[in-house]
Amino acid sequence: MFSVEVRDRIMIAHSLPDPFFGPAQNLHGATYVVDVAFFREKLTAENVVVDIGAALRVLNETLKPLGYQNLDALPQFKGHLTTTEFLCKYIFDRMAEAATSGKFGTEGQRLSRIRVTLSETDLARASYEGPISG
Ligand SMILES: Nc1nc2c(c(=O)[nH]1)N=C([C@H](O)[C@H](O)COP(=O)(O)OP(=O)(O)OP(=O)(O)O)CN2
Repeated sequence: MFSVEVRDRIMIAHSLPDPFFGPAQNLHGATYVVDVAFFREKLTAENVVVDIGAALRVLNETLKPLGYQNLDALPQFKGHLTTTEFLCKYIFDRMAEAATSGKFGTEGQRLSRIRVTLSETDLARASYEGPISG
């Protein structure tokens, strides 16, 4: 299996209003490093998994509406605990939709899998990985 991975960053504020999260129930900030890996069984005719420029652009466009926002105030997150794991799946769904709708070119529609990893520090990260149904 081949893979290409691209990276971006996002700065947000949020709270996790459940006693499970202790002090993180309060509003606090996080700067996530976001890694997105694209997987493919066979390379394209150009011998790539996905165009790296397109991958960086789509990731940046996906993160932009969240950057410098208080996630607690965004309607799409109302009633959700915006944990690192939850945000991985949120970003995965948008990257998968971008792949199937051709934002990485027609070859992007034949990607096998995508994995989204959010690192909240150098010590802790979460990820979500799933198939791309093209
Ligand atoms: N599985 C997850 N656990 C935690 C998440 C998460 O997204 N997924 N998030 C947080 C907080 O938002 C924050 O990132 C860390 O808060 P903190 O209170 O420092 O949490 P710790 O578990 O590292 O430390 P404590 O000893 O519990 O205070 C927390 N957990």
